[in-house]
Amino acid sequence: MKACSSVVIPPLGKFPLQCVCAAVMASVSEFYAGKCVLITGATGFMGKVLVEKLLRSCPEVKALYLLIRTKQGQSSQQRIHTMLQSKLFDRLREENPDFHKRIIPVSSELTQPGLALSDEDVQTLTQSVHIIFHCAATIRFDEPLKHALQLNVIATQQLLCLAQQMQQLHAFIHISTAYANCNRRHIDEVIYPPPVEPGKLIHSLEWMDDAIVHDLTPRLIGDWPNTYTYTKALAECVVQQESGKLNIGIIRPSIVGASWQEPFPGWIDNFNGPSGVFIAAGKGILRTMRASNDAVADLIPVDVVINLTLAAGWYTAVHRPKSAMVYNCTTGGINPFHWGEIEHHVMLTFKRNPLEQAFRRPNANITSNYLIYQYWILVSHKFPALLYDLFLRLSGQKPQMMRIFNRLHKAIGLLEYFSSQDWEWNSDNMNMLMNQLSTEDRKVFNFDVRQLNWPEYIESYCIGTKKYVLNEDMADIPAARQHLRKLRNIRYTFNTVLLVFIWRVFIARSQMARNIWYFVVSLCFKFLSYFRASSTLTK
Ligand SMILES: CCCCCCCCCCCCCCCCCCCC(=O)SCCNC(=O)CCNC(=O)[C@H](O)C(C)(C)COP(=O)(O)OP(=O)(O)OC[C@H]1O[C@@H](n2cnc3c(N)ncnc32)[C@H](O)[C@@H]1OP(=O)(O)O
Ligand SMILES: NC(=O)C1=CN([C@@H]2O[C@H](COP(=O)(O)OP(=O)(O)OC[C@H]3O[C@@H](n4cnc5c(N)ncnc54)[C@H](OP(=O)(O)O)[C@@H]3O)[C@@H](O)[C@H]2O)C=CC1
Repeated sequence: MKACSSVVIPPLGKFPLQCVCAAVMASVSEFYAGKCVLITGATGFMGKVLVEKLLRSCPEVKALYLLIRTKQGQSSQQRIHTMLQSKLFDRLREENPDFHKRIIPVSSELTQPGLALSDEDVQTLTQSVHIIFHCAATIRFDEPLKHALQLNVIATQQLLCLAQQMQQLHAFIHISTAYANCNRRHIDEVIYPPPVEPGKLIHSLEWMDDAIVHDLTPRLIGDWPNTYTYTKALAECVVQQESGKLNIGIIRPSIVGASWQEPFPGWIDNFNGPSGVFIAAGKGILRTMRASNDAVADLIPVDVVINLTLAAGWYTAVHRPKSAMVYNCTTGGINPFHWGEIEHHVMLTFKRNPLEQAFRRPNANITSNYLIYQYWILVSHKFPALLYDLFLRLSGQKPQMMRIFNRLHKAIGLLEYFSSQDWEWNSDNMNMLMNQLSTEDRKVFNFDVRQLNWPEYIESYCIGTKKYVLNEDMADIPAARQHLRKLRNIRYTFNTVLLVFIWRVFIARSQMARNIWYFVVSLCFKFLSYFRASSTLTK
């Protein structure tokens, strides 16, 4: 395989047969040896895990070109430097302290013409890149359509254009989402016809101002719940249209969660998808959410997605399928787990391992009933928020709880589409790929979700949010438990005071309530005097 990458490789589709055979024999990590890999979205959640795994499990990889934009005054070099300091890279740093030498940051703003690459960078990339992993995207559900289109579709188109010029390219792997076709109930591993011809939409939106696009968005996206899934569907179509002679693989992960095993269990670094929900529930802020207990929670650990992605890179380059191969990377059809079960295990974990400075004791329930949901929103979210804000006002502080709840309601409102329904994904290509791997590769690049123990995974996911998202120390758990006990006592006191108050108001206004009250009190007295008399007699 090394010989393959050291010779000048002819244009795509024209590999000498012996080279392909050598590649067929190679293991996944051998395949990546000597290869130059281009990655977009490397600073994102999945991109980071991809960079880490590639460098750790394929130590002979030649170079990783990471397309990174400048952000908040930091250059791409500075951003990479900061990223590599993070805990995610601890294991790699220990195993191979020089790993950073293989990383080459390339300044690139994907929404700009030509991806804002310098001529020099274009030349380097077109001459040296062997494999592309395109992870960058906007994953916000509320992204204005024009921006989502710009990044998720037009940037993909531009990257494909660049890929066409690459002289040594073996594979182009595009990261899509299992929900790109969420307007369907059963989703096969095929690229479905787009809701609209992407080129036409791009041209139409070009002349419209943002206000018109905003007004038209619901009509345009139709059955899709948001601009994210809609533009990801269009991106798949663009990948197919622009693939030319490229060898293409499309990975469609479902809801990507914390790592299962690698580089260590429970690694997660953001509030997206379920993570924010788990944290809000653990902090005692979120008490209810619209979700179906019996719907399959199609979570997939990030390390599983990345292992499959790397294996797909190998397979695509080696077998060069004639048309783009789609891999639905999901768990529901193989090892299903439901939102009701997730709720149970999340609550159990946060009761045993509480988060610090919780607002209330964690106690959240999911419901699919709209009226019950609205009732709990009022009683368990809005009412305590109002009370707390009143307390803040009275103590001279700025009220903030209602604002937090409004944001939370917006976020869970955007998620409920996904937590209230079931989808069925065919995952034959995932199984096929697993069968293509050697026994050793199946261990190193494990994506066999049949082995996933859900209760253990959810526990380590929740603990991961505590350790890596909130940066809380596990040693401080006793103090967090003490805080929960304090909250419980506050609640008991509050409930007692409230009950007495309500009762006082009630008996002040109703004769019947007063009669009941006197009857109960006299009954208590009678019982007490009987008890006293009988105890004196026995003496
Ligand atoms: C009841 C308990 C038991 C639980 C059982 C039931 C759980 C049900 C969970 C259902 C989850 C379903 C998830 C389905 C998702 C499937 C979609 C397909 C998968 C994909 O392909 S892509 C990944 C999905 N994408 C997302 O998840 C992005 C969604 N997020 C957004 O669109 C926006 O963030 C949102 C929600 C519109 C909010 O926007 P905004 O108000 O502008 O806030 P910011 O995002 O800018 O964040 C500002 C700031 O706040 C932090 N933040 C964000 N969310 C939270 C949170 N929940 N709690 C606390 N803090 C949060 C964020 O990190 C920012 O901080 P900075 O420091 O960076 O400013
Ligand atoms: N997370 C999930 O649950 C799922 C994700 N996916 C897909 O996986 C891929 C990665 O998702 P994830 O890692 O979660 O997303 P993140 O939001 O964590 O990362 C997005 C990445 O894209 C980069 N990016 C965004 N805009 C630009 C730009 N204009 N120019 C250059 N780079 C840019 C970001 O860079 P920067 O740091 O500069 O912002 C970041 O590196 C996406 O394609 C997504 O659709 C699919 C299914 C589920």
